[in-house]
Amino acid sequence: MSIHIELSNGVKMPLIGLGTYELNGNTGIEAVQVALQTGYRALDAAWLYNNQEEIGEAIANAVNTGVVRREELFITTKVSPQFYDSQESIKENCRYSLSKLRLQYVDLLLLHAPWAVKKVEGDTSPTVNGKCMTVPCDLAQVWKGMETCMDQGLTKAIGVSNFNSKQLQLVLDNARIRPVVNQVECHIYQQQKKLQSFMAERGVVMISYGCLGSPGRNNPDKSDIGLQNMLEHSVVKSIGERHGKLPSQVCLRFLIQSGIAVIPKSATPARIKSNFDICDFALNAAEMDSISEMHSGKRVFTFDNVKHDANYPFHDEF
Ligand SMILES: NC(=O)C1=CN([C@@H]2O[C@H](COP(=O)(O)OP(=O)(O)OC[C@H]3O[C@@H](n4cnc5c(N)ncnc54)[C@H](OP(=O)(O)O)[C@@H]3O)[C@@H](O)[C@H]2O)C=CC1
Ligand SMILES: O=C1CO[C@H](CO)[C@@H](O)[C@@H]1O
Repeated sequence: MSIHIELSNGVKMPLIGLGTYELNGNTGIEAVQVALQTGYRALDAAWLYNNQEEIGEAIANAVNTGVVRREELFITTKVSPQFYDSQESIKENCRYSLSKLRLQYVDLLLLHAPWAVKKVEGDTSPTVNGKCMTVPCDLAQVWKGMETCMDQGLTKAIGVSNFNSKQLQLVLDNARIRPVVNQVECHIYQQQKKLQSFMAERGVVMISYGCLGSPGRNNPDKSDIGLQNMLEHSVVKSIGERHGKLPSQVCLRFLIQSGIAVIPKSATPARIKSNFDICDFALNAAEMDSISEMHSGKRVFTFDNVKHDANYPFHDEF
């Protein structure tokens, strides 16, 4: 069973999707196929992940073998900050992703981040002395490129990712077509409650990335108490035991029950399946409250190499 949340444009988006960062090669094709066979209908892709060809192959296999029809799918991709220099460049980047995904349109197109990066052929993250080579950008202007992608039928909806409240407001104030989502880091240690209510007041839905705390990511902060492995947390474990569910399922359930969409990534079939199997139980109010208290405000994704840029989003509180 797949459950949905309605976006401000009336489109229904599945609350559970598969994250695809690092799902490359055959592992990627197989993971996406397992997900689609399991019942996932949403996939989160990006130009940056350099694996859209694999995702396209897996989608085509699933559609051609009758596992799913294209219209049932909700495919997201993201325009990378290297393509913010013109409306034409944004459209081209979107068209490139569509060709790799073997699709006529995506269901959701996001600006991957609120900063722009210098275009350097063959280098997805150009860096000098540890700093990302960012360039100034006017987000209201960049947004026009996204609207053009809508006008041309390349996507059914547009949104943003890693935007703080001010950046989102700037886009909303200047938008002809409103952003329907903001995809941000969100999990039981970084619950984003202020940003979520700011967004809810404006009809923008939150998609959580790193919803399991991105175990395995090499972030020095992770040894910190505020980012300890949430799948080992005693409270999460005991709630899981009460429901006959895994800690990972409790963490995901907490988010979807808070109206936040999740996109856990896994290359492991059993995990792909268990991450989807979170619709047959509910956390009670006391359980929701005790997880709410685990918020530490720490981030796994701090994008330190962008801190020097005027558009770095995380200097502000939310
Ligand atoms: N907009 C943005 O800037 C960003 C977007 N994203 C998106 O969000 C997605 C998810 O983020 P990600 O960083 O991958 O973090 P996640 O929190 O989804 O964690 C993924 C990791 O958790 C492991 N895992 C998955 N399920 C389980 C489970 N049930 N039990 C134990 N371990 C599990 C996976 O291992 P294994 O694969 O070995 O099973 C993988 O190592 C990305 O794939 C991408 O699509 C991510 C970062 C930034
Ligand atoms: O989407 C993403 C996946 O993770 C990367 C970092 O590890 C991020 O840079 C990027 O935004």
